[in-house]
Amino acid sequence: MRYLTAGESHGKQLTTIIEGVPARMPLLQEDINDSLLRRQKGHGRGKRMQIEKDLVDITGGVRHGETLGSPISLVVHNDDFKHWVDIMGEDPLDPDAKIRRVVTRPRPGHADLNGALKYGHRDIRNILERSSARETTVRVAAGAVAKTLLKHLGIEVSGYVKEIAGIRAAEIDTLTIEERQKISEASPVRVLDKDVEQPMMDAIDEAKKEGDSIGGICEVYVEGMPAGVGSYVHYDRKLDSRIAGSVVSINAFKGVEFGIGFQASQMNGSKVHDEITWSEDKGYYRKSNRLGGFEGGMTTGMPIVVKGVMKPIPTLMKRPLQSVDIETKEPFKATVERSDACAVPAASVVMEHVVAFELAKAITEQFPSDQFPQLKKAIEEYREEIRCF
Ligand SMILES: Cc1cc2nc3c(=O)[nH]c(=O)nc-3n(C[C@H](O)[C@H](O)[C@H](O)COP(=O)(O)O)c2cc1C
Ligand SMILES: C=C(O[C@@H]1CC(C(=O)O)=C[C@@H](OP(=O)(O)O)[C@H]1O)C(=O)O
Repeated sequence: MRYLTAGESHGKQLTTIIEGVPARMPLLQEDINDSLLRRQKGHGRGKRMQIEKDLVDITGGVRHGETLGSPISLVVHNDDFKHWVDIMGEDPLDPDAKIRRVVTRPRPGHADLNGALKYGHRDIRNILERSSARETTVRVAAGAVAKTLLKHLGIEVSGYVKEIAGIRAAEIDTLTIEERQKISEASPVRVLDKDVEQPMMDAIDEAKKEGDSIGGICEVYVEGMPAGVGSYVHYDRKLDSRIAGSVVSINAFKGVEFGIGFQASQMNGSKVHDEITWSEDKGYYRKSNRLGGFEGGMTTGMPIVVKGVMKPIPTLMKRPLQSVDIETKEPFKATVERSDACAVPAASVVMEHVVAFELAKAITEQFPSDQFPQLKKAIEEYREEIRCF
């Protein structure tokens, strides 16, 4: 499976084309819309999220609620486009609809300056429109298709918040995946620990009041992946590395950890590794899961636990960072009209979906996947085979 996306933040629409989804898999619009609406919610977002109501239009690859095996194309319209028609141009090929308000001031922390230098655009709008995290809308749509595939195979994925502005949620290892999904859904900051919910919201409100921004840590937890998915034989087939790459590809994400992650550097090997056990009903399993579900680039069959760190939003409402105008070379301090103060809760939904995509991709590479019923049967047989191995 693979996907591409197209579209600008304030353009007409965002599109994704997903290839490699098995034929004859049930897929409903609601499955995708639920994910899109979840991504829009969460304390700390700015005015743009009040304008948009993200709903998917399935424009190819699905008939009568089932995938065809052909590419699936998904479209999400930008409701904000109507306010930007003049600037974006109704028709991208119309020469009269050219740039009306040229952006010459690159914002620190964004793709603006590096993108302008690379592509030679003297109107930075040509960079910022595409580099905006608005694009994560259709990445979530693609991930929702992947999540549907995983769900039908008994694999569940849940994303939530672990930390905001240094306020850390307690480790709650005993929660089931259904509980994780339910609690994070009900929480305005998508955290599983009720005790830190209000302090997190207060920290976001405080940052917003100050015209500043804050970051945090998201976690994705996956149950039901059989052992041995991925491979150790080549760097680009290691599934943990693919997941790490997909997490850091989310706008503003700067690091990844599996299981105890960076803490492992301070611990002895005897306290880090997960010993192997076997039982008739479970097959091989571990009593601990400190390494977060991966050994040698492959799943261990234990839950996958991966964290991603998001830096604070770079556009600051009242504390503009200094930069240089590319036309005049004069320094300036940027002023802005709107921005999110904290998008960590929303980003946890994005992370859940990009991880789901990598898992579905690895599964469809490893097992026969032209037809969904075939894939399902192959996974069931493989689970039985490894249990008795
Ligand atoms: C869901 C989400 C919402 C975001 N909202 C904003 C925003 O409102 N303002 C902003 O300056 N950056 C926002 N960002 C972050 C920028 O898109 C990101 O920092 C920028 O594209 C540069 O990429 P980099 O930080 O990965 O280098 C958001 C990121 C995510 C994931
Ligand atoms: C639109 C979304 O996020 C946007 C991501 C973003 C950025 O610079 O990344 C900047 C803001 O957009 P705008 O400049 O239109 O206010 C966010 O609202 C979204 O998540 O759907």
